[in-house]
Amino acid sequence: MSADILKQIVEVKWEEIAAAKARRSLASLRDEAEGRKGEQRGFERALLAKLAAGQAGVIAEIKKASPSKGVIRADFRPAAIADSYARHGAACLSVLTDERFFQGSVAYLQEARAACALPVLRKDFMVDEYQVMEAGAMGADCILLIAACLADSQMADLEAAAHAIGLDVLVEVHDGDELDRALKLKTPLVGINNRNLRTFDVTLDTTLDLLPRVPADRLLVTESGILGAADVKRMREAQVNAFLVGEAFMRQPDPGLALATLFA
Ligand SMILES: O=C(O)c1ccccc1NCC(=O)[C@H](O)[C@H](O)COP(=O)(O)O
Repeated sequence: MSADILKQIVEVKWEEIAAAKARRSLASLRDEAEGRKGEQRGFERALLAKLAAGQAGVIAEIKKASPSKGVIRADFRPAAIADSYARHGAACLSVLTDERFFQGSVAYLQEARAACALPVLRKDFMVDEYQVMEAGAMGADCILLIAACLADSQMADLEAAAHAIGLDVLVEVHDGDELDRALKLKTPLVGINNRNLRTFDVTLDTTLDLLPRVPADRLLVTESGILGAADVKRMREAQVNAFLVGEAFMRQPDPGLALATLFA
């Protein structure tokens, strides 16, 4: 699967949003999300705390499958995985809620969050305010905005909607143009995805090449393709201390133990 997977995913998202809106109004969803304002666990704060302590800030991902890798973890128990991540030093969780392409679910996010005290990113492909309100209502602490899927005005509107209900925002980029656009947002959380979501090519050079262009007041998260100790060392030597890691943990019997070993 490739042939602009991002385009396919976004098309499916619009279909899902239309179906969800037919079941429940945006106004009703927004009421629920606003009612949860103040319950968030502080995603950015949790990352900053790790960095202030001189540790790596690890966003540990809970992902059953992906378009590039197929099924990654057949024995998939989100609560047990979340508990293990929390016990082994993760700063935050990232939980895939996309069903069609990642075999994720909203229930997985809720089970994972209930099993620990870590803040949780709703990892999905956000294109409409409705999904932001869903994220707030389901109990997420942060949303992901992927610059490659969004125009500047959409990113600004979705960020404002998230902040209005207490959610943090991680904006994700893959090249210099996307980074320039992301830096117009208010959020300090900037993810550089080492994976090209159109070709699935992964290189950590993406982070290192863009790094000099990230202002000091932003918290840079390197995403994807962190597989071994040499990758962590390379990033930390470049002063990149926040990581989003999925596959390297998901393929191990105990994902939390794998985290502790990778970041020892
Ligand atoms: O991973 C994919 O195949 C993929 C395809 C299309 C859009 C997004 C995709 N992945 C999302 C991610 O970037 C990763 O889940 C995340 O950064 C963790 O990466 P990894 O540590 O390499 O599992």
